[in-house]
Amino acid sequence: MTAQPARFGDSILDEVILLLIIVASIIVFISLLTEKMGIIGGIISSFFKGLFGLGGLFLPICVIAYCIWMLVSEEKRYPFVRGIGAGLFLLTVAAFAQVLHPIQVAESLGFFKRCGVLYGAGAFTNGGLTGGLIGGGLDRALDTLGSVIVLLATGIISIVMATGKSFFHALGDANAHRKARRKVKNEKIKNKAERIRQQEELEAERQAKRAQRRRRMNREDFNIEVQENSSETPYVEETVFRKKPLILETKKREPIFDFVKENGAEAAVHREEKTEDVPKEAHDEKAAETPSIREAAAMPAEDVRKEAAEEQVKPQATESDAADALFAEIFAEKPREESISIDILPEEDMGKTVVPRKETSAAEEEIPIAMMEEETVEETQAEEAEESEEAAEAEDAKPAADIHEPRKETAPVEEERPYIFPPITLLGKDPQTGNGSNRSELFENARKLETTLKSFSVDAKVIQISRGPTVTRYELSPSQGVKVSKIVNLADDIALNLAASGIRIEAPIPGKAAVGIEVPNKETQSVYMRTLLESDAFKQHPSKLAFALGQDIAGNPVVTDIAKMPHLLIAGATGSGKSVCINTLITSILYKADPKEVKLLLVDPKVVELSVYNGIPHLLIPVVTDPKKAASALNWAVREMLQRYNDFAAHGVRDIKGFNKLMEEKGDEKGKMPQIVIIIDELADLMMAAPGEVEDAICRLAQMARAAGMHLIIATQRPSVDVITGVIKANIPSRLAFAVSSGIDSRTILDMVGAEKLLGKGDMLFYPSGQSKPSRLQGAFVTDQEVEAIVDFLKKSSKPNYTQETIDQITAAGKVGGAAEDSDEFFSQAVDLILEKEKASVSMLQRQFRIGYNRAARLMDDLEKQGIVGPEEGSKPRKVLITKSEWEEMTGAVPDEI
Ligand SMILES: Nc1ncnc2c1ncn2[C@@H]1O[C@H](COP(=O)(O)OP(=O)(O)OP(=O)(O)O)[C@@H](O)[C@H]1O
Repeated sequence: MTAQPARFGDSILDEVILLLIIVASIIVFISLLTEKMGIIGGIISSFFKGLFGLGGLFLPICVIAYCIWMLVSEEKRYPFVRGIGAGLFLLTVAAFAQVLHPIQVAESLGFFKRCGVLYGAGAFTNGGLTGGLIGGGLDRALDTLGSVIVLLATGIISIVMATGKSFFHALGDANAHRKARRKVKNEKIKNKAERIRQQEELEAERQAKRAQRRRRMNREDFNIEVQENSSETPYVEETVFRKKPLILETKKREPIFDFVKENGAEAAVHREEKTEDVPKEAHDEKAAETPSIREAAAMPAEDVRKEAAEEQVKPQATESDAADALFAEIFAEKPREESISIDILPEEDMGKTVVPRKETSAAEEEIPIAMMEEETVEETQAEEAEESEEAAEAEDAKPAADIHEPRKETAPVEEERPYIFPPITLLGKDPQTGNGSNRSELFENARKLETTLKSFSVDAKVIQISRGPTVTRYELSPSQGVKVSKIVNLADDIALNLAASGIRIEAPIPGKAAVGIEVPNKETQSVYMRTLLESDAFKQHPSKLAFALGQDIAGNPVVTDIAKMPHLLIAGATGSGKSVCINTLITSILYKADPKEVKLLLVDPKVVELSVYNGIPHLLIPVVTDPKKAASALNWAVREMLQRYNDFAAHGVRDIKGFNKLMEEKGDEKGKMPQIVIIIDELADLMMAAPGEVEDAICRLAQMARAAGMHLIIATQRPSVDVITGVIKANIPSRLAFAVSSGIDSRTILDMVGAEKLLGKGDMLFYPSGQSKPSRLQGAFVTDQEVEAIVDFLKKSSKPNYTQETIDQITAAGKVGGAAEDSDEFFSQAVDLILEKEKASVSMLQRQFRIGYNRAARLMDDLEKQGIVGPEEGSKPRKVLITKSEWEEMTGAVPDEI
């Protein structure tokens, strides 16, 4: 075993030397780059620059790299070669610099003088002495191009020598590296695509579930369904053919079956229950004094009712008396409450929640809303089912029996109960905790206000303070010569001095020689709906469309008339109180108007906001939640409006008022037209679904519907110009702005700033048509529980008067394909022909009706869809599945409009 020769760098001393060299190189490097190394640094810098020019900069770097390699490398292979490589690299760099940026030296000078000039001119922009000599020589011999080629080759060689790495291998490695990177990138892209695909699948699944839920909801609510797929059996067909077992595939039309069924059942119950009009006093008296109630407790509910009816028939009873009586009949179990056990008369539960118009204790009044929920519909339904056993029998197996009934019969007109207004006790009472008003605080603020303004040389006096539920208005009377704009510009300073979160300045207050400064209250109060509904302003309001909006800045109730607006745009950021406002609007109507006088068409693409109202008697059709159906509903409204205009023309009247008056004079109460309020909660969703159609319908309605007694209430949380388009804005004159995020949004709604300063939670600017400036109000508050309680009450006391005709029309309008029968004028003739010949083929239809193949084939498809003919059987004619008599029976159920 031969001893390895000692190599430089193995011993500690070598290491120290190498470290010293590194330190020296660092000093050189820093000296070259900066002038902060003193005189020595300057000398070093000019020495290395003079010697190597740009190469001088690489010298310390190469030396440091070399030393480190010597220190860390295990093998230390070819140190000498690497050293030469590094040196060669330096010289190459210097020569390169000279070739590209030569130092001009006169040829006439001698060698040493030339060397002196080159050394003296050495800088990073050239090659210094060595670069000047090598590069200058090359340049002279090979010119610039040749020099560059040679120097490039030398550079590569020097790098190969210094690093010990093959140039071509390095190229190959770089290529491989690039490939590897590309592969990784591709992988990443693939993974991402996969992730996106999975997300899409998930989203699609979610959508499907949502759609399913929605459909279910629609079904439950008897909502109409627009047929998105023309291959689906259209609704009309089902109602026409529902009797046929072969059409039982149309079970998906349950909503309408249910609807028909329920009406049918209800009709049965109602027929049984129907008692003659019962005067209120009589009933009240009875409820109050009759001892037989206790006895009645032992009787079944029906008997009690019959008895009451027998006793109290009075022919001269008015409708309102009848309503009261019915109300009492259904809900007046309150007086019986003490004596009647719930087991015997299950309706008693209702009595607890719904208090009749008798005085009740405060405690009792507080109960209703909380207790209302549980014992509701199921019990009533169970009861109804019990009472209408015959009807239920028919229902039990299959809905066939009910379904037979012609639709007109199921129309609610005959069995309509008088409307019973919901009792006010369903709404929470204002606890009257006071408005937290502290007079001294108000005066203190007024004084602060004056001094603040004075400090900005604005002389003004506070002349009045109005404390509202959420804001207090200080009315300032500026002295002569004070510019109003000056006060407005001081808004931030005033807010700062009053330590208020933000103030709004109304300058001037309309109709007053004063400037209003509205400062948010530290404690805010809710405006109770009940307080407003009990106010004279509401009770004595002549319009059926009185809308208890809220309280003004002075705490006075504000009741407005939708009929006068005549259309209203409600906008505000999310959570600002739009839905609550719509609820108060609907509540106002429910407490003011009989469903015969006012009808509602609710469109709620958000699904959750208005669906609660399904089942109330004011609804024209169930709440429309599908944006596509909404467009149809609006189109229906346009048609209804035009129809009303036709009716007005036919009767020589100008508007709904005149028409209804005429009907009244004629004694035709049923001929009267109800006012219709169309409420859209979230226009943005509709505008996304069918922008053109919706905008068109809204505009037509907005322009003409007033005289027809139809009014639009449109809410949106996106007050941008693509939702509230110029056309919509121009046609909806009344605006209600809730808090918005920016002045731009405020401008979109009100055409002026201000709404961005609102506080949210029902704080609003109401700008009805005809008013010069918006007024600030605090909206009334009605809780979801209160709404539910009212709706529950109405559902129990009356049934929805959904107009089947309207449902049909909207459904038909929303259908993509349309009814099969409508699609071809030869449909019924084709049915007759096929039934006569007892066979069906396309060619037969072609021959008979002289129509082309396509049309005949389409006709045949329609016949198949209707279950009249069987499927294709190759070259054989199709089977005919029904007989002539069956067809006649079926067509007997065809509603008029088909
Ligand atoms: N008049 C009011 N008085 C007191 N609080 C209110 C009033 N109006 C709304 N609020 C409060 O603000 C909350 C949000 O109101 P609401 O649901 O009406 O907002 P919104 O504008 O309809 O929001 P979104 O657009 O998200 O449905 C309510 O839950 C309620 O707590």
